[in-house]
Amino acid sequence: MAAELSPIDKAKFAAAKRAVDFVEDGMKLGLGTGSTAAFMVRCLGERVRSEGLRVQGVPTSNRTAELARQLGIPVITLDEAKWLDLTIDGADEVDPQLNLIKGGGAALLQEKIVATASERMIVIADAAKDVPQLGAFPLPVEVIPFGWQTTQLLIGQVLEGLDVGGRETTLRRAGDQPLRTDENNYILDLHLGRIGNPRQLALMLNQIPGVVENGLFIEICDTVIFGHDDGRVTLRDIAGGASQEGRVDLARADTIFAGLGE
Ligand SMILES: O=C(CO)[C@H](O)[C@H](O)COP(=O)(O)O
Repeated sequence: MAAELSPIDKAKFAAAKRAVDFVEDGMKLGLGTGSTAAFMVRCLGERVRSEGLRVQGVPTSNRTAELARQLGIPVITLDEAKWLDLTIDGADEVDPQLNLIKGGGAALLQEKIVATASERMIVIADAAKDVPQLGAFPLPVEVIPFGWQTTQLLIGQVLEGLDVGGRETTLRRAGDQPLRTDENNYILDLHLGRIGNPRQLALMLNQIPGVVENGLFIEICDTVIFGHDDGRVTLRDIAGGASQEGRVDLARADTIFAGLGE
């Protein structure tokens, strides 16, 4: 018998399952990266297999591409698709304006390109990622390896003039080596604590030579779906109005998805 999903995985699954209801036949989809997005890709694979749903997916990482292919979801490149109907992706933090911190899984560059090329972005997350202000989660910034320590100093200088809670930056590692992104770059994590003005910070970071992209997604997300461990989901739309509540049946989740999160 399959082991039961942990409460956090149930919450991620609930959000992922609900998001896949928005997928329609013939859509070109952006497929996000991370453990919540992996649940979404599995739920999508289920619909492709059981309903014969025809979709094409543009993965935001090599990991997601591999998973999608394993599940029989047709994979195309963004250059082939050019424009997408919908991207579904996870996030590390979501603020009340639906601005995001992303990049905990080091895929922020492709994730931002894909989400920006989409008619609609739906973010899926467990409810703990719903925050009043961004910044407790370290902000990932993708940088070119050449001269990265100079880039780090320049980032520190930019932060001095801004409304943030802290200024420490660390190079992300994989074992004893710097972590390499799918584009072969490095990630600097900015431990800010609090980001007073996310839009200003995002713009200023991207002006620094050596910075490729930052993990602040400003006005890119249209809808967020927060999952809870009892199967409840809360939908919030950028268009405003009250949040909608719903419920996802977790009964099959334990059987099909136990142990399959990233
Ligand atoms: O931005 C991301 C990867 O770059 C992920 O979407 C984000 O880190 C959330 O991951 P998880 O669903 O595993 O919590």
